[in-house]
Amino acid sequence: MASLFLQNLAEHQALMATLGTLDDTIADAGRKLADVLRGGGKLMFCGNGGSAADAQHLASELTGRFINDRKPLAGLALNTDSSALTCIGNDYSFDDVFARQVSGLGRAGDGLVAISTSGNSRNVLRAVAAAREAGVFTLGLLGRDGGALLRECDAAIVVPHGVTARIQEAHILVGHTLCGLIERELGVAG
Ligand SMILES: O=C(CO)[C@@H](O)[C@H](O)[C@H](O)[C@H](O)COP(=O)(O)O
Ligand SMILES: [Zn+2]
Repeated sequence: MASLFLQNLAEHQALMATLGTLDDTIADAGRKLADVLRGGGKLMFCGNGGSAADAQHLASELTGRFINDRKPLAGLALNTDSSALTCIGNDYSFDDVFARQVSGLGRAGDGLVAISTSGNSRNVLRAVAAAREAGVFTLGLLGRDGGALLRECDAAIVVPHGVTARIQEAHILVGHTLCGLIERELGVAG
């Protein structure tokens, strides 16, 4: 029997081989995110667990840099402020930890990248609802069948797989591609 690594590698490679079908969807999403930044808006990111790591990773590609030296771009992750998370989680509910930040920080013309492998995390769903109320564009970076978030987001990229870890591996590939597309669209890529 193959080692666990070889099993995971085979599963990963099989998934990667199917992702070309997302090309147009990813290109559209990249244009929309670039439009937000070009218009003076900011991009917020949120997610739980591994997707929280993805959210802060991708936000930092904007404020820091992705490939080339360039001016900082407006990106922030909503899952990194432990005071906000514990205050909102403690005083309201964990379901509200992102939504209240979106309501407080989000302005019309901003964007929210909502990352969830199941598409069903309640705090991410509430964040998207709050974004809609604030006139914030929402992109879902989702997995499985897209879950409830697929219906709630303005645009979505769904990695159609049943294993959370494989979806996360695909999400970071997609996320890096979105960062590259943003740099290209804004003319800041070399
Ligand atoms: O990283 C992993 C599993 O690979 C976990 O931490 C995982 O992200 C957590 O269970 C999340 O709470 C799952 O949330 P979601 O992706 O379904 O929105
Ligand atoms: Zn993980």
